[in-house]
Amino acid sequence: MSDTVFRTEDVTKVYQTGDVKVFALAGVDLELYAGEMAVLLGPSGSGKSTLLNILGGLDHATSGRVWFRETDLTDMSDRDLTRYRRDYVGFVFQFYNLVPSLSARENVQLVTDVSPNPMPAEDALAQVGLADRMDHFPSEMSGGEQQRVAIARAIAKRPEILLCDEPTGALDSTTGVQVLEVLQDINERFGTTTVIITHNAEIQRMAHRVIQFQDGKISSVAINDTRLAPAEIVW
Ligand SMILES: Nc1ncnc2c1ncn2[C@@H]1O[C@H](COP(=O)(O)OP(=O)(O)OP(=O)(O)O)[C@@H](O)[C@H]1O
Repeated sequence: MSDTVFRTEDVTKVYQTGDVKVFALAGVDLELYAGEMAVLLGPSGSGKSTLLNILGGLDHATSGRVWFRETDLTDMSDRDLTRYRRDYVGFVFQFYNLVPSLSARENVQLVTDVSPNPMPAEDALAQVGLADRMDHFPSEMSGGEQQRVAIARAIAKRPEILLCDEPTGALDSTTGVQVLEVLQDINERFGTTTVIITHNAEIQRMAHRVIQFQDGKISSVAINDTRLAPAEIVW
């Protein structure tokens, strides 16, 4: 039986701007399993980022329930959600959000300094192939290298979950593939449950499961019997 990491039950998220209500999520039931790599696909505005933010404890659902293992995140206080994020969740976003005045090593140390069980920043940077770039500043690095620093920062606390929102969205295909290789490597080496949002339909071919969104709901879930290596993905 699969080991369930996340379970959502009829999750909705409603944004109200003036009189206008937007149903960003309109009833999502989903399970995510330990160690899997899941890709979330769907049109712009279909609710992917909203769900990722709720799973990652950055936001609350409007209704429904969300569990991380046995822990009910649904009504957790902001303070407890902060602790949950710190202890269990790594985030990777499209734009790397590195501190420009800090070196790669120092950017990663921002996280390792406050985590309960971190790996050394140097080890995290070595994991993403940047052992020889640790003292470079973001402005001295390519987009792909900066994204790899962001991934090193995310994994340095040894998170159980890695949530990636358009991690290759700002990258050309060659650098994008390198970033995907790093994500796959981390997934395989550490067993980190990895969720990747993408607009690039090709990337679904490296996932264990592909979860398709439409109008705030999951329209399909597919299992890949065979997966492609990132280097085999062309876009
Ligand atoms: N803070 C907010 N206030 C109001 N509406 C919001 C807010 N955040 C998201 N929405 C709306 O919720 C819907 C779902 O947005 P979401 O970002 O989850 O979609 P998405 O599938 O991730 O889209 P994209 O692929 O473009 O990132 C959209 O209609 C969006 O405009």
